[in-house]
Amino acid sequence: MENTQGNTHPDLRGLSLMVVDDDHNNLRTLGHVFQHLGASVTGWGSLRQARLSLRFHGQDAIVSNFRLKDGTGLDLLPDYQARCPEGSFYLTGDSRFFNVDPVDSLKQGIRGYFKKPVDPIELANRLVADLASKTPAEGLAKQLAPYLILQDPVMAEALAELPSFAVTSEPVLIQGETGTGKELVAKALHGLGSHAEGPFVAVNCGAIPENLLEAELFGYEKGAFTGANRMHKGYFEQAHQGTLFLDEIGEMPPSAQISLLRILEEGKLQRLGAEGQVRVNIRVVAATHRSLEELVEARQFRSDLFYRLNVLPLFLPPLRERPADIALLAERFLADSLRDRNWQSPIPCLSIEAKTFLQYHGWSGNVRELRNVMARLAVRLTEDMREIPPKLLRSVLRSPSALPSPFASGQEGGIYIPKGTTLTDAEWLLIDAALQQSAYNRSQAARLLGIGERTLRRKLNES
Ligand SMILES: Nc1ncnc2c1ncn2[C@@H]1O[C@H](COP(=O)(O)OP(=O)(O)OP(=O)(O)O)[C@@H](O)[C@H]1O
Repeated sequence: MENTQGNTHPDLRGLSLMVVDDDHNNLRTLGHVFQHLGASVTGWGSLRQARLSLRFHGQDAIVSNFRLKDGTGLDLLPDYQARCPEGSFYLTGDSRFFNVDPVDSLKQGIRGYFKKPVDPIELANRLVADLASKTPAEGLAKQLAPYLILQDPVMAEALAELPSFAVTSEPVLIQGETGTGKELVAKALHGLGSHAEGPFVAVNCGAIPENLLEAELFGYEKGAFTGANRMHKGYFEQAHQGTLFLDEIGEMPPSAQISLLRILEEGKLQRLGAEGQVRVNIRVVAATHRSLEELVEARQFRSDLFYRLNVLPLFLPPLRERPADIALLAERFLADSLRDRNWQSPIPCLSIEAKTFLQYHGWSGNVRELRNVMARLAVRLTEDMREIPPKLLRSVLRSPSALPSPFASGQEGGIYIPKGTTLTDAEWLLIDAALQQSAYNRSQAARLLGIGERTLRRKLNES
């Protein structure tokens, strides 16, 4: 990364980092510098918050102050090692805590100590040196940049085989929750493959009425049925020499499943009402947000078709499992929305607190939900704003949808509690959400939680 003087700064792109310090100024300074150098940064002021956050997101590295108001940075190490055995852990603090044998510390899992005041660039250089081999995402991200944005190693791992899948003509089955980017991945497979010069035809199998689906997919001859006044080429023929993207394949009715299987096996199709068959050369990419295995078990999807489609599988992780992508996507979507609104000033950046807040949200609608949130945020910004405070984000996540969104009332602004969360931790998530929602006003937070302020104070002191 080069600055305006042509000096090279350490490049932290692709890395997810957690900074833990109860001194807000230190937290902000380190967070800002690391963010500026391209890392995805989460910042926490207490051991408790850091521990809780680790339950949701792994991190490539943690930089924690030794002394924390509710313990020491070292208390975080066992949780971190359990969550991220490959991660790197650094301590900052007063030199008197560092009277330790470096070999012993390394054995314990501490990669380094930094005496305060910490030089953020020195620390960043150290991170680059230690974590250099952890950014394989970069090459893939560059290759896929014309199609989609990616930085998080979890997403990079999920898509690692995409380029090699693209150059074959076997079917690809993409599975992932709604809004995770399945259609973009299908376009990338098309664009990087041997059918790139041909058409990309996308069909949502769940959106076409069942009685029309076969006519739409396979086409029909003139007079095949009442109203068939002329010959019509179906989506398969339209995609000839290109890619046919069958979205929501799990919704395909059984009769169409049989025809699809035949086409995949023979490379030929028969229009409705036709005598002969037409040869088609297409690359089929199918996608589903439902588990096809479960549909097969429930006998709603043919197992022979499942095996024929599932030759090259790709699983897209939900957004909440790839935290390093969240802030990057958010800033890109915000910039796009502001440009659409003819924004003249520099694009405001997200504060470290705002990024942390985004990482904490459940994102049940995945990237689509994030894009909608950023579009809503863009409408509320004023040209004099340079940095987006978390308060504004919170109000956007909570507000009724200004744009059409399937996640308007129920899910947005909610919190994500993964399976296996203990009751105590779930209570903490609720308390934390209430504190954030009330801008850390304890009496307001207590009211939101339906408890007395004294009870809330007691619970906070127990942390
Ligand atoms: N990695 C990404 N980079 C940039 N934009 C993305 C990314 N992933 C998703 N999007 C955007 O999010 C929205 C949803 O993506 P897409 O339609 O590909 O998801 P999907 O998984 O196919 O959703 P569904 O299951 O609802 O069909 C689109 O606007 C898409 O451009």
